[in-house]
Amino acid sequence: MFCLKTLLEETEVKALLITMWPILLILFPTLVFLMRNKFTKLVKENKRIPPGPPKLPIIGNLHQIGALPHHSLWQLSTRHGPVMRLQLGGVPAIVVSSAVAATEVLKIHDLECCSRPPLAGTGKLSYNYLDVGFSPYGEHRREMRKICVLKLFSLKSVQSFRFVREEEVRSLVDSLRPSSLTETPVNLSEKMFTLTASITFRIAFGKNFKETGLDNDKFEEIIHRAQSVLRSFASSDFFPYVGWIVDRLTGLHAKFERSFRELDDIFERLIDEHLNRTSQDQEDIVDLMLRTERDQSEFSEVQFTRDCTKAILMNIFLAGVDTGAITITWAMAELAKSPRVMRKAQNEVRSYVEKGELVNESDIHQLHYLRMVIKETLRLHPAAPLLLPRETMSQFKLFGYDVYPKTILQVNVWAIGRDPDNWDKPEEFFPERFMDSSIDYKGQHFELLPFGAGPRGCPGIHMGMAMVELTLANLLCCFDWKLPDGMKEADLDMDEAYGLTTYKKSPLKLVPISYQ
Ligand code: HEM
Repeated sequence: MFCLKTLLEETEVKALLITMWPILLILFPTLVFLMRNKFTKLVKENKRIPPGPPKLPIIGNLHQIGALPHHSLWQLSTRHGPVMRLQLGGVPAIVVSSAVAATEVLKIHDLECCSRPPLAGTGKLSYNYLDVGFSPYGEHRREMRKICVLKLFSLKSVQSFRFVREEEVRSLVDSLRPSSLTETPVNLSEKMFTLTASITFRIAFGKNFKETGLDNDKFEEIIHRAQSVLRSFASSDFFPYVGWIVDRLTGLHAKFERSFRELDDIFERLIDEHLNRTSQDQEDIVDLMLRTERDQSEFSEVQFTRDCTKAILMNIFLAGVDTGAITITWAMAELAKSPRVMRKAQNEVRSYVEKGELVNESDIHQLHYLRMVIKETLRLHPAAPLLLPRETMSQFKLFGYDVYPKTILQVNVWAIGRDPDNWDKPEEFFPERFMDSSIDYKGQHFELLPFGAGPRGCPGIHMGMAMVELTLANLLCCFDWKLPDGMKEADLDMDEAYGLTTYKKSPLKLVPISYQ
């Protein structure tokens, strides 16, 4: 998912700096003058602005946000506090890094904080904000969200696709068997992406992506290019008026266009197939949305158009595939590092399932320890460590400070999940901490927010968790897992890489040993 300074590839940075620099030279004196005036005005008006690091003219604090933004923002917040002000080029931002401050913005002031900033990349891929995830607050977003929550991702809809998840997990297990016979390592990061992509494809389009002529690598490339668009730092986002020139010169604009075309072509082709087919087994998400397009009766002011359908499909692919795969991969990495926890979770799963059988979804509710393992994974490795950026809509007080409309708001849930004020020995992977605790990840407990909270919290939570729980349970039930080539637990690196989501930098490779 997106972060505030989004990461430029190295060549983009160089090109940006070369093209930006004459523009900066011209703008520099004007901006210094404007910013000084604005600051003096605020002081004169006796406004309390949140503390934050000193900023440079024009770029503000952009240079202080490193390759892992949640880490650099956490470092800065240890010096400036849980409510911290930053200046991102021409755009003000607030970063929240404690559970109490998160409660203020996601619960008490949720209505003031639930818009999204208009950004070039998200605007392009969302058919000009016709989706749920990136659309600003308003009637359109409300209607789109209603469709997602009540129809597409409701518990009933999630349950109706149970057979898809069970079939895909079964073929994952089958695909691991040859490696378990020869005891060769498998790339679990890659396997998990294929699995969650296949499940999502079938739920959305009624068929596996291989049946559509797309191969795994090609699809992964398209998804990752689109994610890089959503995380790209467009100059027009932070430097109004002139930034678009820079985006054209650096080729970013062309990259946005290409990614948009790639996704749009897939959506067009599969929607056409749906329109032309004569029979169907089970209604998939595209069928449901095409029906909604035809029957507009439930909308008063909003039109549900073909572009709305495609924009929501974009959300499903870019928010739904990687997040699940990443969570399962981090869980397996933590378990491989902690054989005691792995053994305990395996014993639990195997005690409920006959040897040789697979775990099915009706078994999951009994697996209390497995669910604690997942909570602990989400605490340490939230897939979106800064959630999605929000934009404030009106002025309000936060911890006594004044926050103004059109300020970008980021909640550092990664830092909150490791805050020693909330968690004992926060860096330790210790699922038992949830044993006698009511803390859950559904957005009611602000010390654990992997899905966000409030009106912009993740509507795909049931769909995501159903994939994660079933897959993990079966990986633990059907196989024992060894580190490759005599590697020790301590050698397993847990370095992160930041994309739209935070994934394990080096792919996780483990050796499956058949239990059955
Ligand atoms: C383990 C899996 C998942 C995780 C960890 C996750 C996490 C998140 C997070 C952190 C947000 C931002 C919330 C905020 O800003 O407060 C979000 C938003 C969203 N997620 Fe998920 N997600 C997951 C699975 C899914 C799935 C499977 C789908 C759909 C198929 C989905 C669809 C969405 C959408 C549409 C939004 C935007 C909501 C809005 O702005 O109103 N997510 N998700």
